[in-house]
Amino acid sequence: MKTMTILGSTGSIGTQALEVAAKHNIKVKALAANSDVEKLAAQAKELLPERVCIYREDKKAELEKLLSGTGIKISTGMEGLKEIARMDGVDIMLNSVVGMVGLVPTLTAIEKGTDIALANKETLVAGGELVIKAAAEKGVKIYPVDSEHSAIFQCLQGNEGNKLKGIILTASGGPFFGKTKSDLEGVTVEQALNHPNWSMGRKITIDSATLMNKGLEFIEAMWLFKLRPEQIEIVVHRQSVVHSAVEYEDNSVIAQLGVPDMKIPIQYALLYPERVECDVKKLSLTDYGKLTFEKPDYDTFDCLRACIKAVTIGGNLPAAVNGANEEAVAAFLDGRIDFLDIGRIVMSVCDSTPRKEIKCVEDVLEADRLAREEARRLALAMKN
Ligand SMILES: NC(=O)C1=CN([C@@H]2O[C@H](COP(=O)(O)OP(=O)(O)OC[C@H]3O[C@@H](n4cnc5c(N)ncnc54)[C@H](OP(=O)(O)O)[C@@H]3O)[C@@H](O)[C@H]2O)C=CC1
Ligand SMILES: CC(=O)[C@@H](O)[C@H](O)COP(=O)(O)O
Ligand SMILES: [Mn+2]
Repeated sequence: MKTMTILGSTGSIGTQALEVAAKHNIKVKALAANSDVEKLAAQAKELLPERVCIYREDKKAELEKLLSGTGIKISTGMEGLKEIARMDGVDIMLNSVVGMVGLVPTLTAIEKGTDIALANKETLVAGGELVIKAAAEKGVKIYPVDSEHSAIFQCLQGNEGNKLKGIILTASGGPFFGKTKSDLEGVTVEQALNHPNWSMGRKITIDSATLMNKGLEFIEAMWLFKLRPEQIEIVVHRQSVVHSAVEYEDNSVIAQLGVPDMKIPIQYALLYPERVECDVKKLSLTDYGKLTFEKPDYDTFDCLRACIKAVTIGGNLPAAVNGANEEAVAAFLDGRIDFLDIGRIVMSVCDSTPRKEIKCVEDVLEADRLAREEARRLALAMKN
């Protein structure tokens, strides 16, 4: 029986992954969440994993009470996540936490030699060089869960040895496609959370609205598929049916299509290379009738420009823009800043951060810390 652990089991990806695991008889050996004790306890009571981690120490007592008598080991904080990442006898660890807090557990799992299904894109944005190098050294496989990267990975199958010319990274355009900056003055949290095609966690949904998500995915693709910036074309495709495409030397373009449902990429990552029945709607192209493709608006969406600028400069800059964005999104969701302030903060941190080499994980954590500090200062100055 295949075995797995899940970091972020209570979230949008985590809960869908549990459904995939149940359908395909994958034994779940550990679960982790940040603060949602009730959901985590319910999952643990049903699945009886060896271990659970609740990141927030102040929630431990409540979890202990809910799981008393089960014999499940309970831990907290980063040490708890690392304990899960180091567990013996695990075939694959799904990292579906939100934010760059996922970086250290990813590196720990790689050190242990455990393959990773990676949804947590912030990990590769902040520490891509370290992660990819460590995985190659340890012979650890990283299976992309992000729909676009799964699409690219699927299009690469059977073409090993053929040189990749580039990729087409599709973007839905989010809820504000076609809007100008003046249209976006004062948009609400509710409007920004209204993604046209995907139901996801709050942070990534805001990232889709600012197009930061596409910027993060641009960087994620560079690391996963060893691409240079000029090899990636971002195309707005409003229907989210073509999940991305690859282009070969002969100008042949191969795309992966499907209804917008994360169960397909989650299942492909967990069961690779098997393709078996998946609980998603069958794609009917005639129901869609028309698929559209347009250029992104780099002027309106500052975050997208900032990410491409950051990865072109390299070093600590991707970690800095990511850290700044995590702070800015939290401030927007809290009602402390306006929607357009997210882009202002991310771009300002990108412009003001001096480039430094990343040599070790501490360098990434320091870049993240400094960027968050600056982002918080800017958010305070912009405070509504
Ligand atoms: N949702 C989607 O369709 C897609 C998501 N992704 C990426 O996958 C990741 C997860 O996204 P999504 O599922 O939408 O996010 P959610 O907000 O729905 O879920 C986040 C999960 O991470 C947990 N978590 C957060 N911080 C910690 C922590 N410090 N320690 C342990 N667990 C933590 C949360 O726990 P708690 O519930 O207790 O807060 C929750 O289980 C993100 O990086 C996102 O960009 C990529 C492609 C598609
Ligand atoms: C489902 C998924 O992979 C998300 O990252 C999705 O891509 C968000 O859509 P857009 O960022 O293209 O709006
Ligand atoms: Mn995606």
